[in-house]
Amino acid sequence: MIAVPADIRIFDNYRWHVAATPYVDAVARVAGTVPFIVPALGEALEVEAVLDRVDGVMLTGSKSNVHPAHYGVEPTERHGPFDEDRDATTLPLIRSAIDRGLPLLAICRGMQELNVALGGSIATEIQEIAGRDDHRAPDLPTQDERFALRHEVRAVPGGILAGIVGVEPFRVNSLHRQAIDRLAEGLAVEATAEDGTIEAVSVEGARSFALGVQWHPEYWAGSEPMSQRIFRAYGAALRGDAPARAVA
Ligand SMILES: N[C@@H](CCC(=O)NCCCC(=O)O)C(=O)O
Repeated sequence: MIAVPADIRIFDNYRWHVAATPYVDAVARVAGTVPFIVPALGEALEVEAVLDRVDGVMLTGSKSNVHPAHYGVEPTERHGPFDEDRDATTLPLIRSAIDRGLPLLAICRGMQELNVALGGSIATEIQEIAGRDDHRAPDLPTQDERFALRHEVRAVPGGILAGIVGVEPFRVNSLHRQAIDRLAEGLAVEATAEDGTIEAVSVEGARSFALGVQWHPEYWAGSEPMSQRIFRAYGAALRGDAPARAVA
């Protein structure tokens, strides 16, 4: 069973604790484990009680952003939208999961949370930074179009990710306005985009699988080989299996 921290969303005059279907499906159908959606209760959540009962953690993506106060920056319009309940839940959960050596897969916002939880910072509106490409979701009508593979990333030779997907460049989807700015101590870069954007990180010296990716392998995890490899490697770590190595 793995903990999947929820987002807070508001509709029908309620605040809901939610996780999107692609993440839940990829965990259940490809990683072969049981997703357990953890409510974004923040300080009211007994993080240790949750982690005592799960075998790993997966952090989903979200349109919301980590509040910049968590990395010492004054918030502006360009940093929102926020989900402070989610921040208050995931940041302590990440630190404790790493201390416990629980397998951790952090996707998009999840990778940014991993970086902030360990003391790093985030750059916002990266498409406005000289030399950076536009990594935002395309303004297209369907999810398949929005999550289409759009640019190449290359895994760092000898790294954890390279052991899963190999060292040849491969295409990923891209739906983010923010990215890692100051890399947290204790994180290693595992992949970059052609414009230098950090696209994957790992926790140095982690006792198990501890990988963050800026793209969305969950969305095509049922069909796209690199996405499948990531979720299968995560599932293997959750079961304590020997990690599958990338072919070539
Ligand atoms: N909000 C952050 C993280 C981006 C992210 O997690 N995107 C998830 C999918 C969003 C969508 O469906 O558009 C950022 O913008 O960097």
